[in-house]
Amino acid sequence: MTEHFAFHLKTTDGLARLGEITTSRGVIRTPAFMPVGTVATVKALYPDQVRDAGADILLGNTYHLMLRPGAERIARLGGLHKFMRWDGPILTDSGGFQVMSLGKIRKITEEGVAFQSHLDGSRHMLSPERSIEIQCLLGADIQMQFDECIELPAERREVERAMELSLRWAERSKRAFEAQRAAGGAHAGQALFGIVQGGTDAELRHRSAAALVDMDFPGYAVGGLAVGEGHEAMIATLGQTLPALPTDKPRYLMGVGTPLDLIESVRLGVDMFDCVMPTRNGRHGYAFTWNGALNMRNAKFAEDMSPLDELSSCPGARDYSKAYVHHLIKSGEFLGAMILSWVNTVFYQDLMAAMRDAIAHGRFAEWADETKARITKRPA
Ligand SMILES: CCCSCc1cc(N)cc2c(=O)[nH]c(N)nc12
Repeated sequence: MTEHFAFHLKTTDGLARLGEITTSRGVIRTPAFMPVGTVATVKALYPDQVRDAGADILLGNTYHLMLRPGAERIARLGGLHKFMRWDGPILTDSGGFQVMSLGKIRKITEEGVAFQSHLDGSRHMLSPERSIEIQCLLGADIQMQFDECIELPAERREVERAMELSLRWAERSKRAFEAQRAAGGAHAGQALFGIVQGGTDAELRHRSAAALVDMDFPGYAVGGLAVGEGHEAMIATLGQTLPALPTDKPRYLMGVGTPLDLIESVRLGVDMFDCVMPTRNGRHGYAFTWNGALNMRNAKFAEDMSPLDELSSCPGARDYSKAYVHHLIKSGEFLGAMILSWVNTVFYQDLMAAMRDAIAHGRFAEWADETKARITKRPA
């Protein structure tokens, strides 16, 4: 693994950015959407389908993989890439967010978070040091600092406390990552990102961003959003936070979002996204198409033999009828979830490819307005 981690900003169109992230396992074209592979699989999809959809990078989860099959076991078996047969870059989240949303009987201290597994009640501890150790055992190309993300709305003093704790944990995460590098547990092709917190409070966001920039990370995530604040507040907070981050480093908006969220966030200067929406909504019967989102449970599709989306680059969207997918979803058949997860994953990758092309040709604003009108219209 010789290639050093690097970000190249190729061009801009307003605040929208076209770039490339180089890792030791390949290049990530930005703006990029990263399919979520929580427990070493992008649910209901083969790795080749994820790659063919256009994804350059996918996500893994420290919380889930430490509980099952175990980080040390994955390391013994050759690392996460070999284990799940994905040879491109992998980004792993640090686990704190998932502990707070899934773990049971949690206790947060300066040291970290003690919790019980949602699977079997076993007791565990995550700290910045243990989180980095796990992410290195998995072999993640881009790792996230250990942080505390709280749900919104929340009292300002609570948001401030979590933001300040996350900054202390950022320092510890960085020291742990550097120690891993020195000990051979990580290499120059891997990177650790800081995570900006601060809720929807501009002053807290600026304090968090400035302190992280002083620590000099190779990339910065905007965390603490898509946690109940709503689209408008998220976009407003992004508009206040992104200018505080360096332009020569990638910006990753965590856990976002709908197609509309992606378009408006790229317009403001976000480079990377992840969200379970394409696959989770697919499993629940929703299809993202170039003519708006379709709820395939709707009886109006029962005898509609037209393709799911004839404008899609996904064979599944062109080959299978709405009537057939409606039947599969109503019947709870695996194939329904498989087809819609595939269709939606391709839609999100095609949306990002269209954004990259629009930025490259200096027509992002026009493209965004046209596309928003198309994909958010209520289908007949
Ligand atoms: C695989 C899932 C990755 S993104 C999870 C996530 C999602 C959202 N919305 C916020 C945060 C956050 O503030 N911190 C961290 N570590 N993760 C977050």
